[in-house]
Amino acid sequence: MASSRVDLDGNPIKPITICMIGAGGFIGSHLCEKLMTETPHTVLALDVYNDKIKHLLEPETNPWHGRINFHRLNIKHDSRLEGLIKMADLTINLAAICTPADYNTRPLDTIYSNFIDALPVVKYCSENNKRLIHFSTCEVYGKTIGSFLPKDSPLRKDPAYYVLKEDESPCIFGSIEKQRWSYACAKQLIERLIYAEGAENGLEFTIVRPFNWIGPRMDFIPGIDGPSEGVPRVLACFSNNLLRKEPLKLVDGGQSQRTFVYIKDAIEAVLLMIENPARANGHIFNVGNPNNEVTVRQLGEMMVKVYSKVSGDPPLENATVDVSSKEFYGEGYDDSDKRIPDMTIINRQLGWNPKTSLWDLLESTLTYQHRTYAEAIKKVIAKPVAS
Ligand SMILES: NC(=O)c1ccc[n+]([C@@H]2O[C@H](COP(=O)([O-])OP(=O)(O)OC[C@H]3O[C@@H](n4cnc5c(N)ncnc54)[C@H](O)[C@@H]3O)[C@@H](O)[C@H]2O)c1
Ligand SMILES: O=c1ccn([C@@H]2O[C@H](COP(=O)(O)OP(=O)(O)O[C@H]3OC[C@](O)(CO)[C@H]3O)[C@@H](O)[C@H]2O)c(=O)[nH]1
Repeated sequence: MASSRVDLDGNPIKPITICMIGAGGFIGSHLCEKLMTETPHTVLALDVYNDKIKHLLEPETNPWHGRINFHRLNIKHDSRLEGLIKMADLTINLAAICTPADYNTRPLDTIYSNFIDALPVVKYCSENNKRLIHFSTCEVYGKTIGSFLPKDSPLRKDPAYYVLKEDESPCIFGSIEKQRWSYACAKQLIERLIYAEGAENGLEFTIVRPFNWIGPRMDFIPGIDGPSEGVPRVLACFSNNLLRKEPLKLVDGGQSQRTFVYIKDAIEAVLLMIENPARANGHIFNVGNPNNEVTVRQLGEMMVKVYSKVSGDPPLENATVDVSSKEFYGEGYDDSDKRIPDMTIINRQLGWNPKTSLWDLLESTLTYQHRTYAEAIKKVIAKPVAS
């Protein structure tokens, strides 16, 4: 399998050791799976949790046994971090607080997690001449230029006013009271620091800006494998509503637009970055699917139909309900209006294109959600509430 693999320039790919921080999360779990099943690379998997990669760590009969080693640690305060980075050829940093419900309610934790805690990782990579792939976000673009035009302006239809380009688009955030932007701002500053380390000290880096990657194992279902009062990202919120046969909550009418990419397509892009350093170093990459654009309302309506197909239950009547952002997220929430990634750079450097349509990715993801959670939800609902 592994020995005959070549990079995009036809050179044989040598096995490397990867220090993956945040390996136990949604993206980390899929990346570990890909690396174990399709490559010869070794992973030092760092996280505070490992539930989502348990299937890769056990049993010892896994064919990749010994190539993935879990280190339970919090990068905020653990002296093992530098040693682990030194042991690896490449560090991938995924660790972050990255659920919007936290940005305005826990802005300090958000800023510390996305900026302060990432600093030692950048420093150790730079000082030890180690390559870094850092996960940023499409949120660094903030709002589109077009959103400031009058609603009926014909310019709103011109892609120059909304397509997001790594090397051209400005980063447009709301005022400081809109604490939603604490995350985007912290991510932007760490991007600038990494870029400066590259320019002044020769750090070999790649920055990834994911555009709403979704799929199995994303976040948690409140009250099942996460806190009852927790608010995950939209895929898990809507999945939770569907599993409980409750209306899907559309924040401020569900008018914001997003492009969704299937996690398995996106992981292909990350693998290309890992194995083609000469093409990926020094670049910032949008990774998304510009063909999968919907409003959040359309996403909800599509999920209702897909869930009915995969569960066999009739679609909910009155399937959605409007809620204000203040009610749903609290004071200080704000939103990105529209997010379409420009794909020129990733296409040119890595020849990557997403493949999976929104319908197909929702079908496989909601099949997983139904299989994983439907029984547990039934039991919770059936339990009498203590009086
Ligand atoms: N999923 C997306 O569509 C998306 C979009 C934009 C950006 N991103 C970025 O990609 C990265 C991964 O996102 P994800 O969706 O997998 O999120 P996730 O929350 O599932 O994964 C993050 C992981 O980091 C771990 N972590 C956080 N702080 C840590 C610490 N101090 N020490 C050790 N581990 C820590 C968490 O336990 C978690 O397992 C994040 O940096 C996020 O900002 C993701
Ligand atoms: O029940 C719900 C939950 C959310 N919404 C609205 O959906 C839009 C998308 O929300 P979400 O997936 O939670 O997150 P964002 O796309 O806004 O931000 C993420 O993008 C990338 C990342 O950096 C990491 O994943 C993160 O910041 C939004 O408009 C919500 O208001 C809803 O209507 N109902």
